[in-house]
Amino acid sequence: MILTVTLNTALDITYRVRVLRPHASHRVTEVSERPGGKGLNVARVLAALGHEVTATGFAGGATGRSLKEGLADAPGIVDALVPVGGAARRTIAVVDETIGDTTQLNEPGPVIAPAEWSAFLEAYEDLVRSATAVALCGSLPPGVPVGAYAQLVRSARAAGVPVLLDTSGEPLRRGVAARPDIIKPNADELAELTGSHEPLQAAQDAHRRGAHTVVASLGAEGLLAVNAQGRWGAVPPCRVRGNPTGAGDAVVAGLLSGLVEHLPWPGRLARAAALSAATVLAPVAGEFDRRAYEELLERVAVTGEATAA
Ligand SMILES: O=P(O)(O)OC[C@@]1(O)O[C@H](CO)[C@@H](O)[C@@H]1O
Repeated sequence: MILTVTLNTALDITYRVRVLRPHASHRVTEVSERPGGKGLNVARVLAALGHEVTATGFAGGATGRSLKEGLADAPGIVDALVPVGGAARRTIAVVDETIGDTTQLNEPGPVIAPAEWSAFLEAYEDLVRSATAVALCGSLPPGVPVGAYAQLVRSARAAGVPVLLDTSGEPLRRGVAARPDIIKPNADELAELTGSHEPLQAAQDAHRRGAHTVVASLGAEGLLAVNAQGRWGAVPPCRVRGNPTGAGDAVVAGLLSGLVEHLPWPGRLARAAALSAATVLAPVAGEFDRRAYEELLERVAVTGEATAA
């Protein structure tokens, strides 16, 4: 099974409004609620692709119960969330229907006690042993040490399990130094990590800092991958408009599914780029438009080459 880790799980609430105006009051035209936090979105996409998935992380309080109920309704995902005293956060995505843009409001998450972090580490060590790959996704809730992802990367590597890290800031910087197999920063996260705003230069720098493969998600410019074997770009055939929440998580799911299926890098990137665009076309995070995915997959342009055997 593929293991996804979401330390800061969230009940994702999506509001649709006709037009979003700062300082104004709004009538919401549609509301949806889903289990969220990046790793849970990755889990849903992987399960929809037919992979066995186990989802771990923290879940507490009434919001934690809601997101566990939501997970129980999602076929193909084993719930291995660790109970905690504090309530899981809510994250709000407000979709402006007129310009097709989304504004995101993310709560910080519950405070995790040292004993809860230790209980998680014990559960994680067990789960990693039966995983084919691990995804470590999203922000850290208060109380979790800033070096948490570095520790989780080291454990996965010690168990011989490939590990992908998708986070930002200091947890990313420390996690990269622990040498994960893949990182998937967006342009801002990559610039913050390396100090460079030039994506190729920044990806090469992140690779030198310890990430075996860097896959940068560059919005409409698609994906850029750099590793010791080569460099590739993958661009969808057209710009898609919709709800981009979870588009990066679909990239992670595409990369991991390609990894466990031993697809070569160009195939993995094409899948990841097509899934990401198909996620923007679906109204809520963690879901994708399957027909659009299949059509886009045929038309993603992958460029680049292997530079070494
Ligand atoms: O605060 P984080 O953990 O960085 O991001 C959380 C989040 O915004 O990311 C997902 C979309 O990628 C949403 O489902 C979720 O609520």
